[in-house]
Amino acid sequence: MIVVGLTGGIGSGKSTVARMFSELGVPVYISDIEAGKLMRTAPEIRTAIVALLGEKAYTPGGPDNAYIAGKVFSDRALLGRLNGIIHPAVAAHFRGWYARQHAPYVIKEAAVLFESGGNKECDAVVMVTAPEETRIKRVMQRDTVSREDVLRRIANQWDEKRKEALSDYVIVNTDLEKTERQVRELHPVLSNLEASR
Ligand SMILES: CC(C)(COP(=O)(O)OP(=O)(O)OC[C@H]1O[C@@H](n2cnc3c(N)ncnc32)[C@H](O)[C@@H]1O)[C@@H](O)C(=O)NCCC(=O)NCCS
Ligand SMILES: Nc1ncnc2c1ncn2[C@@H]1O[C@H](COP(=O)(O)OP(=O)(O)OP(=O)(O)O)[C@@H](O)[C@H]1O
Repeated sequence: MIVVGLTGGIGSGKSTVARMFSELGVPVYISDIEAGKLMRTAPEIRTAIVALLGEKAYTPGGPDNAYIAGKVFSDRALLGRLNGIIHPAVAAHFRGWYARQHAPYVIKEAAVLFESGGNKECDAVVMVTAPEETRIKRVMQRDTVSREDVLRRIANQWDEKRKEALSDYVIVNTDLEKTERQVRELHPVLSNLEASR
């Protein structure tokens, strides 16, 4: 079964595009949701994060994402160490999920697919793009965060052009109808990848 990575910088519309594939019946794995679940439920992850970032990283209800984000997105080394705790756990969890799917292809959505090396476990990569200013405005509106907060995350992600060059397919997500059309066109291509290999 083919694994298609779905990536794109913050605010590009990965989740929006992932939903469109899901509506076509494609099994979709959303890495940041699963990462969040593992952070909440896996005791060894909690222990490692508390050792890295201190007791404040967790509240009684689970990880304090705002606190963690405040620490790691302004300290590249710290973010690298947090990634080192979370990304291998997500990769292992993905493999278990994958083994239970039955479809011509599955989608693995991950914001930092290339940055984490997750692309190496994909047969093809779809990249979602939108102009940087559009992405910044979308996230500021969606999360009511400052421009600086968004820029700090962008600074910790690879440049769009570098990711585009390494991707097999690019979906430009500015107009939702056009995005939907690109998804509908790509779906049969991805469904037939196995046969065409
Ligand atoms: C720092 C955390 C707690 C912030 O949580 P928050 O709810 O604010 O953000 P969320 O997880 O929904 O991510 C939103 C966006 O931030 C950006 N982002 C998240 N993690 C990273 C990262 N490691 N590097 C660069 N950008 C990132 C992405 O564009 C992502 O789509 C969380 O993002 C996290 O634990 N990140 C590290 C693990 C990771 O890489 N997760 C993402 C995929 S596995
Ligand atoms: N083509 C579009 N036109 C208008 N709004 C859009 C479009 N695509 C996405 N959005 C909106 O922009 C915001 C960001 O989109 P989405 O959450 O899909 O991006 P993402 O790449 O998954 O973001 P993140 O990296 O932060 O997880 C959402 O509020 C979404 O509804």
